[in-house]
Amino acid sequence: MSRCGACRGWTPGPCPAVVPSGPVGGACGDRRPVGAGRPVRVPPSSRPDRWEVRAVTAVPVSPGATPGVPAPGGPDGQPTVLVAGGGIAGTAAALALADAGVRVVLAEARPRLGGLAFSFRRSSPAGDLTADNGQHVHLRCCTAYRALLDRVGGAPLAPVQDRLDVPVLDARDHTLGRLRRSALPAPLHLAGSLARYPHLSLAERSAAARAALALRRLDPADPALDGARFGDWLRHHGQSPRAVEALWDLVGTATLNARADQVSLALAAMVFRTGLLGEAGAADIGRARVPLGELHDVRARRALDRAGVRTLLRTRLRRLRPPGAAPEPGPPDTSTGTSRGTSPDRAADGSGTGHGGWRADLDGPGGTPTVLRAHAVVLAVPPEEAERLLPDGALERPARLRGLGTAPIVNLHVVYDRRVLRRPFLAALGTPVQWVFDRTEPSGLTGGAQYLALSQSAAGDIIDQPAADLRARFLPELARLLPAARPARVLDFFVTRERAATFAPAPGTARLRPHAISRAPGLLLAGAWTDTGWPATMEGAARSGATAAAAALRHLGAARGRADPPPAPTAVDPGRRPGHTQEGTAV
Ligand SMILES: Cc1cc2nc3c(=O)[nH]c(=O)nc-3n(C[C@H](O)[C@H](O)[C@H](O)COP(=O)(O)OP(=O)(O)OC[C@H]3O[C@@H](n4cnc5c(N)ncnc54)[C@H](O)[C@@H]3O)c2cc1C
Repeated sequence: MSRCGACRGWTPGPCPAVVPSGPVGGACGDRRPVGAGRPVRVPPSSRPDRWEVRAVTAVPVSPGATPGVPAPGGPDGQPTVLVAGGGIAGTAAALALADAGVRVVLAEARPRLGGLAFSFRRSSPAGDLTADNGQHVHLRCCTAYRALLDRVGGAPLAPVQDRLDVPVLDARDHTLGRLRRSALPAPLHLAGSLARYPHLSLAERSAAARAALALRRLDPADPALDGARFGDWLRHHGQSPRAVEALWDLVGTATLNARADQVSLALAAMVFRTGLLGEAGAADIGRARVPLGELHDVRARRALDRAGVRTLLRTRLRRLRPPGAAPEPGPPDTSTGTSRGTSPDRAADGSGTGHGGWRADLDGPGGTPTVLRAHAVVLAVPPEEAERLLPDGALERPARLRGLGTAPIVNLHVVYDRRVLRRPFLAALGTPVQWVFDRTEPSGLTGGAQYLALSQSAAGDIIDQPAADLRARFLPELARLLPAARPARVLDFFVTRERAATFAPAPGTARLRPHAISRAPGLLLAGAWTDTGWPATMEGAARSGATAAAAALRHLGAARGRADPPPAPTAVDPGRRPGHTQEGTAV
């Protein structure tokens, strides 16, 4: 791992946010913030902000409602929560807390919000374009993520298709199949499509239907399932290698970021049950018509500002000390919710956090150190960073976080001089190409060129391949898949790599994922890697943020001796599930 000198993010190799002029290279500092100086397309139907997590807003912690709650160092008695990490999880947590009337400081190490979901500008021979680090899709069942989009005013910019419809093209014989749902209720909604699916024999189709029904009966929260491999289960249920490739891995690799043989049966059951076998419309696909940065940086920032969140970019949480830790000399205050590092920590402040609250040492722009004090802290950083920051005893076995591992995603970006794909996206068989997305509109490219992004999940085999090798391998494959690409000229080709795109969804993962509530009172964890029951997705991140916020609010409420702590936001809080590690009970 090395640290990018420009964006200060940790990367395993060249920073994935690099804007290369040839093969991957360049510097993050070349990037202009997405949205700057660029007209934003907002449909006239754009809805006002709406935040579905209403239960959170019911917590009466705003000043005036319950006077007398001191904020460590705060002038007006309003409780302060520090959220560290401005990815989707941190953004969701910060907004939920601010909407509940809590003073929130959001510290993000990079110069932008959005975490793993970000965009960058590129000067391409086809013209200036905005690229995402990787194609991100979501499903209609991603309710917490949709709620977040809604909250930042971005839902109309990431519409969901009316009905699930995935074209599946076999590069070997150009047979086109469709995975699409009918108007029938689940599980019949997919029956017609499966019956006509040309990539499987009749026997394979009926075996797949039987396996789907069996999968529907599994309980993803059963700990025994987490120890089993999805691939073994599929074989045991009569699935041929071809059925695994053309059906189960086609969906599973893209959503879980691993092939069936590397996947926990519990996570696979969760994905297939929730997405494909539960509600009929659950798997309808949503895609952003704008760059990711427009949603998760520009609009998120605007919503945070309006909600009163103090967002500190280029500000890294260096160290966290729990209430009651021995005082130390320190740098001067920041202006919100802070106290001098040199002042003695005081007990009995009435906040329930005791001893003056949490002390956070922050490195601001240019490395300027500041100290911030908070009643509660939401750690919404990647797991290895959380492990580094966690105070002793906050998790029973913090080293377990390392066991989560990582799984890479690679995106290959190709700009053709003409239109070579008529569909918005397709999934491919019989070729190393996995999913192809038309990115022309979101990129802002005009003039007849077409920009395609090849999204390659479970990309361990290509993550280290030089861009030139990937070009030599994948462009002929794309031409094999799309006849219209054969005579077309390639104007630009570049690669984005995310080595730690997700945690590895391997068997045994569930017990490694900590609950939002740590053992340290007032310290909450958020991130797609926490125990949400979901794989590492934007939905998992948004859920984790809402869950951590609700827990922080309960902590603040309980600290004030409230008899009836507010309910968790049931719409997004999966709550405690049997068989999953429950790390603390402090709140
Ligand atoms: C290429 C790619 C494609 C993907 N495709 C999809 C998809 O199609 N659908 C989907 O649902 N999901 C997809 N994902 C996964 C999804 O992007 C992530 O699960 C989600 O964005 C994780 O959000 P997060 O907030 O949990 O973590 P992160 O995005 O990792 O955010 C953590 C933040 O913490 C900051 N930070 C770290 N240390 C500190 C510190 N000490 N102090 C302050 N800040 C700190 C980081 O800079 C970062 O901004 C994809 C991911 C990648 C990489």
